[in-house]
Amino acid sequence: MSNLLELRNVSKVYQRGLISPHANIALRDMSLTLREDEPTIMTVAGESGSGKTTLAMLLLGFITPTTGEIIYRGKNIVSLTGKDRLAYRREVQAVFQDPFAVFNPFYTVDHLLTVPIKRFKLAKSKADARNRMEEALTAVGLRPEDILGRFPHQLSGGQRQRINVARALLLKPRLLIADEPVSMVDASLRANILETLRNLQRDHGVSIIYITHDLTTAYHIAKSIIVLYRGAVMEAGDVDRVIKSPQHPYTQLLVDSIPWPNLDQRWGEHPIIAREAGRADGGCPFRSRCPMAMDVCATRPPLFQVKPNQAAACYLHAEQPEIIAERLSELLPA
Ligand SMILES: Nc1ncnc2c1ncn2[C@@H]1O[C@H](COP(=O)(O)OP(=O)(O)OP(=O)(O)O)[C@@H](O)[C@H]1O
Repeated sequence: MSNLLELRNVSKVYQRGLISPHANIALRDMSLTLREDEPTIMTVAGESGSGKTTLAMLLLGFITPTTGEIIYRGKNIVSLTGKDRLAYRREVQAVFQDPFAVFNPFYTVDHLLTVPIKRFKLAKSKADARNRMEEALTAVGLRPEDILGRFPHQLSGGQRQRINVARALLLKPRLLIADEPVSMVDASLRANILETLRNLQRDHGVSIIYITHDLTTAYHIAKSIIVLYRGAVMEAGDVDRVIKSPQHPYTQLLVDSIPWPNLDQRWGEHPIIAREAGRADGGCPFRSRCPMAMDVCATRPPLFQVKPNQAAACYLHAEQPEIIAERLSELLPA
């Protein structure tokens, strides 16, 4: 079975200045494999400075490994030329943290989407280009008629980030590097973006490397996880296994910092209702009233945090406390 991507003992060392002998090892001896026939979502998690962005830059070919090899569909990306290099640049796309940075304020969204179509000669005509843009926007849950023709300042952060995903999707990528794609998006919109990424994997066969410092969102969408600390892999494996029973002390520390519902907490006379929240079998207790009701809410447990001051908040929708309060008042007897 062929591999889509393989990292073989990849290390990246940054030199600190020309004269200084000090070197900064940003990534150490990292190996991973993504199979071509099994599109998946793999998380790379770690705190600030652990080497996540360095990994993204390496995968995108912006920087080269100091040692080791990055093999994309059987070829070392460092030595790709001609057609192979063009195919790699088209098939490996990225969505970055800042949904604002890639937009030029003087151009409409159409421009952002037209550039890759022209660069990679994707469309046969203007009408074909328009169809492709509309298709990509629809695939990420946006209505083309609401989006096309607008300037960046007329869009929300969540819309911009989904347009970034649509731009990547236009190129029919096989691999998407998503570097902290929800960390600058409002909590209330995180679920939308994560759901969009999951649809990309499920419906469009795109493998995703989801880079984050946030284990909760990692648990939310990924199948497997690699935990990085100071450039080295601390633990790797199935996301359920790693988060539910972390073996390495550093992973345990990261897991312990997740705001987990306190199951012993009581809401007045009533046990905390969020206890079973988000379980695949039971579903989220707020789901029927949630304006953002989506599959993601019903599949993973740690979405709810319950605070001692009787405010309960859904992690993903934490910026909508009033909705949550309303839902809670319905669910809990007075
Ligand atoms: N161009 C560079 N030159 C020298 N050192 C660098 C360079 N880029 C990153 N580093 C160092 O490499 C290490 C890893 O950095 P990297 O940006 O990959 O971490 P990160 O996990 O993405 O952090 P963050 O979450 O804060 O973005 C850090 O110690 C950083 O200071």
